[in-house]
Amino acid sequence: MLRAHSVADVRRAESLAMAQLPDGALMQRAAAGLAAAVTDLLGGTYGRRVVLLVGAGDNGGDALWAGARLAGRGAHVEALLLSDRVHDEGLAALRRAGGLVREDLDGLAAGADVVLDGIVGIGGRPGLRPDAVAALDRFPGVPVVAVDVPSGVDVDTGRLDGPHVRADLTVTFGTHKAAHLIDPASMASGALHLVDLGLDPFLEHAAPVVEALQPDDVRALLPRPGPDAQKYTRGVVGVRAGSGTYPGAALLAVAGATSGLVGMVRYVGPDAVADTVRTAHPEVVGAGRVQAWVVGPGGGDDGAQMLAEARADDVPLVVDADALRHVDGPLPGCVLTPHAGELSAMLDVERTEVEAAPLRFVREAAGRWDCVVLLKGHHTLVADPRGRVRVTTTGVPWLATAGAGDVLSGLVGSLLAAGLDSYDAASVGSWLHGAAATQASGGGPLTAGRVAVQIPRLLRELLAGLG
Ligand SMILES: NC(=O)C1=CN([C@@H]2O[C@H](COP(=O)(O)OP(=O)(O)OC[C@H]3O[C@@H](n4cnc5c(N)ncnc54)[C@H](OP(=O)(O)O)[C@@H]3O)[C@@H](O)[C@H]2O)[C@@H](O)CC1
Ligand SMILES: Nc1ncnc2c1ncn2[C@@H]1O[C@H](COP(=O)(O)OP(=O)(O)O)[C@@H](O)[C@H]1O
Ligand SMILES: [K+]
Repeated sequence: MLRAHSVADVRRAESLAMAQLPDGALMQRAAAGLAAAVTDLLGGTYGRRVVLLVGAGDNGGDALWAGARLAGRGAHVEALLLSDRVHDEGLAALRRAGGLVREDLDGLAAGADVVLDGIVGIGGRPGLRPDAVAALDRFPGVPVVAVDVPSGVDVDTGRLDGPHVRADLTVTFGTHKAAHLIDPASMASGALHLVDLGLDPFLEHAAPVVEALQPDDVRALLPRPGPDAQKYTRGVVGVRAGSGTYPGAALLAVAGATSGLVGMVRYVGPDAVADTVRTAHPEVVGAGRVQAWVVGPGGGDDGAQMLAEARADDVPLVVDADALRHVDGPLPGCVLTPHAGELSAMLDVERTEVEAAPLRFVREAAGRWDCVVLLKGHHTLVADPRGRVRVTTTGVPWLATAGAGDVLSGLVGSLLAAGLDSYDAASVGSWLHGAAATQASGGGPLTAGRVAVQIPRLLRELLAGLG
């Protein structure tokens, strides 16, 4: 499991670790890891032009010490100081290694192979000062490596408030921070590289702000049939989806549900849609007992009735699309799967507010409806009413395509029916959905149907220990 911790917990762990180490040891570990990551990015050091943007705190100190290491290996390093006071020892080390120090933009060379953002780290307030913005503007198209976090983002919430760095790579220290994973700041973080500082023992009891499933976690949680399995013991998922207007949503939700994770799939809906579903998926049967219902995709005006009928069975539900606006009270054990537009309507706030603070609103919704809420987006969030949050880091922007959400709801429903609890079903389903999309995309466009087809192939690789 990949975990992101709060700034307060990082600081606590840092001071416990420092109490057992010589002065400056953590910063040296950070700088060594940073210099190595920059060297990898540049494919070498000798003759490379490196610009350091250096703020007042230890984040600037990391950049200076890393710059000194790079200069020592033949890089041409120039530091722009963005404050009257910067890390003294780091500055002295850079000078000793032959690095150049500038106090204003005018003195700075025109080009660079990489810019290191050591403006602010976990001690920064959101936004950037004009001098930092001007310095960044000086290097259009040059790769930016953020030191610890892209400067200017809100580290604990992933919110943006004013200008901020857009990094190609973020080299972070000790543990991940929420801003690396949570939108919109995650989109400013670029690729992530974690440098181990030995903080793990001191973070053991700190509850993460968010966590992200990794392939081993998903593999361990996947339902698989035992030798005595029969179709009913593996779980039966029911799908109530589709309408005359949106028959395709039923097909896609059923396609997501028939990925092989349950023993049987039932479909209940208009006769004409049911015929189409059974033509495409002959293994799908009609009404009967289920262990979980998926309700809402393409339901149109039937959304309220679909939800009421599914609730009557007293089994866990995945409530999606047209059923979401009919949720009128707590739904313990269930999963709601809105995108930002649907969640904003449910909470009666603007869509832009949800997009600006998805962590806040997904938590609020999970508390309000006493169930798991899966908020779809670039990095989908899954929150439970206890305040736990998982973030999905699999997937590709090509997945933002009509019907992809229908496949997801069917898949999550099948995991619920197979016996996973609602938090695991939602987060594992979202992970698989994104990973299947990445595989199916292969760097190019996707359709929702191709994501569904990819899921059993992905499962096969996961179960074989690949990926
Ligand atoms: N934790 C660890 O284990 C380790 C942490 N390490 C490193 O330390 C970093 C944290 O360092 P830190 O605490 O010195 O704070 P930091 O982020 O440099 O910024 C604070 C300074 O910035 C200023 N400032 C604030 N907002 C601003 C803004 N918007 N725009 C401009 N300036 C702004 C503010 O000055 P002020 O404006 O208040 O005068 C203040 O002086 C951490 O991210 C990591 O890189 C590693 O070395 C080793 C292990
Ligand atoms: N920028 C993005 N990058 C990656 N995945 C995305 C992005 N935007 C949306 N998605 C994913 O695409 C899917 C779209 O689902 P949804 O909005 O419900 O579409 P539909 O209602 O047409 O089925 C979701 O799984 C969502 O997480
Ligand atoms: K930074």
